[in-house]
Amino acid sequence: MHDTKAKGQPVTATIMFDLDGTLVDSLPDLAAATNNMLRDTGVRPLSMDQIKQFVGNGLPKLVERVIYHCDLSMGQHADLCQLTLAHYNAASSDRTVVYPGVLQALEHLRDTGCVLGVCTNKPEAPARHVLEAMGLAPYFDAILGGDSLNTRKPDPAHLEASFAAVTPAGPQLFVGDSEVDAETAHRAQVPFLLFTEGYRKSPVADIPHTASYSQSSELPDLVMKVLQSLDQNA
Ligand SMILES: O=C(O)COP(=O)(O)O
Ligand SMILES: [Mg+2]
Repeated sequence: MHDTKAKGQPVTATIMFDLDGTLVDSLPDLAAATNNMLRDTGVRPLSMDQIKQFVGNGLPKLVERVIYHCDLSMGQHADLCQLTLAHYNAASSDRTVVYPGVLQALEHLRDTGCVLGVCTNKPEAPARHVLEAMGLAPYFDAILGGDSLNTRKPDPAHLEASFAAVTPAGPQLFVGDSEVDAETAHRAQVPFLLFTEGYRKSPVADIPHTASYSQSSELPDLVMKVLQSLDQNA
């Protein structure tokens, strides 16, 4: 029998990416929006490290965590979400930077025929703005935000809908930086590649992952390795 897929030959994949803490370091702008909201509310600002602990489950959850932390009232939740989002929309890319090597990795993956998308808990409008401002938008065939559906990560439906929004090319992979991403991938039964330098809260060993990387320049090789091992186990 003739095997058309020679071993070691690069294969393509459909790869979804998380945004905050995976493609971009957006914490300074997220923290500024949060602290501007707190200033408007007459509350002292929080440290960037503290706010980092609140990121990962989308803006409404971030605001909820701030409310509990600062002893505010959940009755203000909707208003404070709106205020935080207004501040964030006014300056969502001022201090945000793309992690080193991301652009080249995306370029490389696209060149090998991979189809790429974004599945983020950040609201879709600022997610699109940040991706445009960073020059990353052209690499992605779909961008689903935390408010694109009536559910979000860790609900696997968010990731599944993101995959459904692109024309598939080979096996599915999910790349992210957090416990939320790992849980999403696990529940969607999609192999998970963990970027270890984002906003995770627990040790790498405690976060279920298929493979991990600390430099985005390693990502294309890692993707190929994971695809080859999937191929061998098939
Ligand atoms: O908005 C958040 O809380 C996190 O966004 P992310 O899903 O891109 O990490
Ligand atoms: Mg993230």
